[in-house]
Amino acid sequence: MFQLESLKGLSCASLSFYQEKKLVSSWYNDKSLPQDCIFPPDKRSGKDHAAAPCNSIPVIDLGKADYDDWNHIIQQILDASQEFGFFQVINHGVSERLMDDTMNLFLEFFDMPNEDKAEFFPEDSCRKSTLFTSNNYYNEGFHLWRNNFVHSCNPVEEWPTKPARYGLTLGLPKHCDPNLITAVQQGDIPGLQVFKDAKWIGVEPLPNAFVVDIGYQLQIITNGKLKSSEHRAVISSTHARTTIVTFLVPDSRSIIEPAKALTDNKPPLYRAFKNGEFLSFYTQKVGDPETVLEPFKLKN
Ligand SMILES: O=C(O)CCC(=O)C(=O)O
Ligand SMILES: [Fe+2]
Repeated sequence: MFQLESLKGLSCASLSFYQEKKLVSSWYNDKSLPQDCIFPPDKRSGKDHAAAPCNSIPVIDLGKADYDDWNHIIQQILDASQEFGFFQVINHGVSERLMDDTMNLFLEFFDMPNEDKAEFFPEDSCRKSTLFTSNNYYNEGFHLWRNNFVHSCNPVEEWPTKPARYGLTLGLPKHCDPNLITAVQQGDIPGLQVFKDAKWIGVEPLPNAFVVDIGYQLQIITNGKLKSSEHRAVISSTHARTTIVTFLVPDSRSIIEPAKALTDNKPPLYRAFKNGEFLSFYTQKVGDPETVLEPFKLKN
């Protein structure tokens, strides 16, 4: 696990403390929480913070595809994507060793001294790999309890252990992903929760599984047939959590619209737009699921 030393000054707002004020705050030692990391009461995780990881999110065994009917696997994926917007895959062909090596590499990265990590702060360079707390740091009002290292195509997220003021902050608030599909290697610390039937469901960490979720763009392309589900990341007060999250994102000039072949002659629910337009609106709205699709919906 992470040493406290490596977390000092680099969690949540402290990334900007570190950049702007060049100080390592003592808040971590005090077990207190910086004021700007405290979520407004209606955005906190509330009583469901510790929603027990459960097995209701479908687990699809891709290894069975060798001898089973592919159509059956495809149907399982479609059913899960329609009902939950989420599923886990096991026996997917990525070796356990590669998954472990990748996770260990990123654990080592987060464990490096702050001075070494500082070269990845976005303002300092035009590197492809950057380390930050959130995309919209200066407009979001309250900050996330996480560090996010985006490495060309693979972001890695670190959710440091939380100070004693339990329940006042989150790693990531309720959102849907602004891309096609996301694959998460969640490690063994629970924290990912999906909102279904007005309840939070914890996604059980399974060894060597990928959690897959449907992003807004696939929801739009399938004209709402597949569902992008709201989810969030809660933090443990005892364990740091590191996840490897791979987003499949079209180029910002790509046109996103309901595919005619998939609309079943129903009127399209969304207009055509450039992906870049959507991504900037998403960032401006800090991913707020209540409003982020509004300008892209067609009023039929
Ligand atoms: O790390 C996780 O468990 C989920 C992260 C997530 O939802 C995201 O980065 O969009
Ligand atoms: Fe997400």
